[in-house]
Amino acid sequence: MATGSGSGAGRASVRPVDRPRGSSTARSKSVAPRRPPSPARARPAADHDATADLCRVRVALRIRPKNADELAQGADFDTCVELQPECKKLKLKKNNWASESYQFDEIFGENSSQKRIYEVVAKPVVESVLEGYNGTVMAYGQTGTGKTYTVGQLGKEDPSERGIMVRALEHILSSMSLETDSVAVSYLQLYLESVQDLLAPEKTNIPIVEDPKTGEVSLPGAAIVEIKDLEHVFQLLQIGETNRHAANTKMNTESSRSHAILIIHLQRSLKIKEETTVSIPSDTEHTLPGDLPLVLKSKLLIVDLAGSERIDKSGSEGHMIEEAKFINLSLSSLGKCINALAENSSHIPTRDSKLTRMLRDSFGGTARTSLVVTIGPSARHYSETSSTVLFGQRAMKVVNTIRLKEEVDYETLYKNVENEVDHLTSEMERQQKLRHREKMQLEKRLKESETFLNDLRMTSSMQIENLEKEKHQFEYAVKRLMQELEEKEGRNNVLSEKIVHLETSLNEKKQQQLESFSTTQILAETTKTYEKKMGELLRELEEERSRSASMKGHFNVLEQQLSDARSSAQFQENTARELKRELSKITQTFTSQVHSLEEKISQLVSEKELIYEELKSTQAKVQDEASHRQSLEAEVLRLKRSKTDNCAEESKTLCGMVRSGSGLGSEAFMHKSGNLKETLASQRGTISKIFEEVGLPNVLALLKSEELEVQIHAVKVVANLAAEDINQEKIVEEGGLDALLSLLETSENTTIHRATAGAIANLAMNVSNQALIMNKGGARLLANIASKTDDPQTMRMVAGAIANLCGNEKWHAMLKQDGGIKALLGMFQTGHTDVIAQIARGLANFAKCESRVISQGHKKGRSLLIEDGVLSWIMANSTMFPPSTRRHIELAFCHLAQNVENSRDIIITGGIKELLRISRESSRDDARNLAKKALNSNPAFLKEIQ
Ligand SMILES: Nc1ncnc2c1ncn2[C@@H]1O[C@H](COP(=O)(O)OP(=O)(O)OP(=O)(O)O)[C@@H](O)[C@H]1O
Repeated sequence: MATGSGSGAGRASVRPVDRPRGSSTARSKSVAPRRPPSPARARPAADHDATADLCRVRVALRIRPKNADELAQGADFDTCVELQPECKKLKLKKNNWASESYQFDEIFGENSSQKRIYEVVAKPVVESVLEGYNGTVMAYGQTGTGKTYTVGQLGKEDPSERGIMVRALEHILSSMSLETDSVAVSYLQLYLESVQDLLAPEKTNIPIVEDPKTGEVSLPGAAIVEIKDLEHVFQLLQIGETNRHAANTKMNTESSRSHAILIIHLQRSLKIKEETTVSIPSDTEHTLPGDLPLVLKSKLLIVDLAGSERIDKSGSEGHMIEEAKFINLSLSSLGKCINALAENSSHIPTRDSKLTRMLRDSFGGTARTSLVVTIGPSARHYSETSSTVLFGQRAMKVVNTIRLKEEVDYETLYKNVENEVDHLTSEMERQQKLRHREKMQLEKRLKESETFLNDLRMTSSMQIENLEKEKHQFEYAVKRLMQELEEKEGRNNVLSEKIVHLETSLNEKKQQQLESFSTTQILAETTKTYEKKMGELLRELEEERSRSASMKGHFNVLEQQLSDARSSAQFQENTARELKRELSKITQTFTSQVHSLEEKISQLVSEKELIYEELKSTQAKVQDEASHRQSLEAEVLRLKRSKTDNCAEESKTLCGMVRSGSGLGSEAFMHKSGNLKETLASQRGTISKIFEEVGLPNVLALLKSEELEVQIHAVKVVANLAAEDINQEKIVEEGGLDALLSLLETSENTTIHRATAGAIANLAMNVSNQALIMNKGGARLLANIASKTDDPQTMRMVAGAIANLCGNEKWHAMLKQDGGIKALLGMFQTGHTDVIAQIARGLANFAKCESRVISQGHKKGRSLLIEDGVLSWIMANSTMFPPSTRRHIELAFCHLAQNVENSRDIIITGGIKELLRISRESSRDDARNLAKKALNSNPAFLKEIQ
């Protein structure tokens, strides 16, 4: 119920339908609803009455059929109403001579069906609500005249009985899609000026809230239940009905003592196609592109007012009087508001009651309102009937300004915008990545261009510089040629002068000839001479001229070349390339010279180191010899004292032998020093003599002596004897080898180990002895000693012995099997140079022999050394070898590389690199050649190098 200036009937036909003002979410008229407009809206604008109908409160009158009491009165029943439905008029008879006619929008007789009531009274409002307008359908009338019947009849069993509430909801449910739209209801009653929730009866005194801007009324405390289907509608209305407070009155046992208000909330989705300007809650207008989700929000109030009756007539008493007072108060308040609106009053007293506050929008507001006034036929209630009719008449004068209420569906909009933002963000990130990649590429290209430009600049400046130089050279040459030319020309001039002078002289002579005949002859000769000279000079002149011409030609050629050189970048480039090639050749030559010098230097250095090593070794041996001699002397002295006569005799001999053979050692097989060799040769000579005198069997017998000292000295003597080929045979024949091997196996003494191993090493130099040593398990015994001892000298002897055995391919397999190779490699741990030298020698021997038999086709397969890990050992330690040892290792490795069956292992262990190094850097020609041979002939190596 609008509070501002009211609307009179006179204005009803001209009052325009306003657009919404100040609505936070309202939108422009360009909104196109999805549904076609209803027939009412489609009426032509020129039809003013029709337009007015759209806005004016429509009022219909319904008369209730006679009830049981009235029917019971029969002929006595007196009516005060006469209907003229065809002209929509009601004649209200005060008495037999006074009556008044009232025009209504529709008149319904007692036989009017519920369906027709709905279609005429409520349906237009419901359709309007479906289009987004608010609407009100209300029943007003005296108690018992059929308000509840008209509005709230459920008619669950008999559909024809259904009232406006059920039919409206039925209509709404069939007109909208619950997938996109929603319908919800609140069901309230106003009882004793308190708003109560009929769906949640515990909620009472629900406040009525009015939007100060729009004037819209809401009850936020009320339950709003979303409707699913018609069954649900029945359930809810039934609940509401049960909860509705009803009190019996005398007049009507089922009289409603409260105003019932059903609020149907509708929300319908709309889409607009064009760009739309909307106002968002901040009151700022925004232009949103594309389809904007909109919702139509509307509500329909269906009001079943409590009966209007006079207290005295209703017979109310006590509490019921209170009820009646409140009912009358609210209804009279409604009447006052409607009066005020009808009379266009400046003040509409909507605040006088809660009913008028709740219906504020229904009368004089923005809702489309339809009122049905109900009357009874009885003349007894003339006064109430008249009052009801007048109420309806006044209500007909009230004009509402209906408003379409559309809102932006912020929930959907938010989701859409969020999706759009997501999409745009990912697109932006994609674009940024793309830009970044492009930028990187551009920067790279820019860098390349700059580098290219710089190179070009440098090349150009160099070319210009060269050109300048050449130009200067050409200019200088030209200058010189010009100078020469000038000089020649100068000389030509001199010659010309001379010719002139000679001609003059000739003429003079001719004159003189005339004068002196006697001199004619002379002159003739002189002339001839001069002519000859002149001819020569002329020739010379010609030659000079032609040279000068050729110089000029040459000059021209040079000038041409200069200009060609200036103009032809290609020429310069070619020249530059030529020069570069020349330079590269020179550099290569120089590099190879340097390389060869370096090689020579390295060779010299390694030779120097070799000599140094040998010197050191010799010095050590000399020292050893000295100490051996001392110990032998001590032994002899001791033997003298302790041995039997026979033994004493032998000891004497030995003592003499030792004395005369001072410096005996066990390493004769490896001496190289000249002096030492001489010493040893003299010692051996002495020993041979002693042999003859003492006899080898006696010496060998001492090897089995129980006395350790004796054993030690005896084994040392045998070791020295074994250094001589001639003795070796005898030693073996006399069982010396067996004795030595037995000592090796049984003795725990380090000195004995060392001397015995030395003796075996000496014996192992002989091929036939090698067979004996191997067959008697010598390799296994040597390997055993190697694993037990940590004495470098013992290891040196053992390694030397094994190295000698490595030199015979026949025993390779057994040597490996008996652990000889493993023992050899194991002794590397000692780190002692002499031991490592023996290991390297042994490996070189082994590999060399193996390579030879393989190349001869006597053997096939992978090297036995590889199985024991020699390749890995070489690769791991190659840089640690001293030069003298390295050459042996290089040879061993190169021999292994000759066998194609070893290729794979060599490649896997990184041997190609080592081969390349040896082929370039080795100090030995044979190693270098072997390395090159392997690299060039083995396809697997060639492939690896590529
Ligand atoms: N048009 C009609 N046809 C048949 N019966 C009717 C009609 N109108 C009313 N009645 C009956 O009249 C009685 C009173 O009706 P109803 O209760 O609807 O009146 P009311 O105006 O709502 O009364 P109250 O104001 O006291 O609630 C009910 O029994 C109802 O069925």
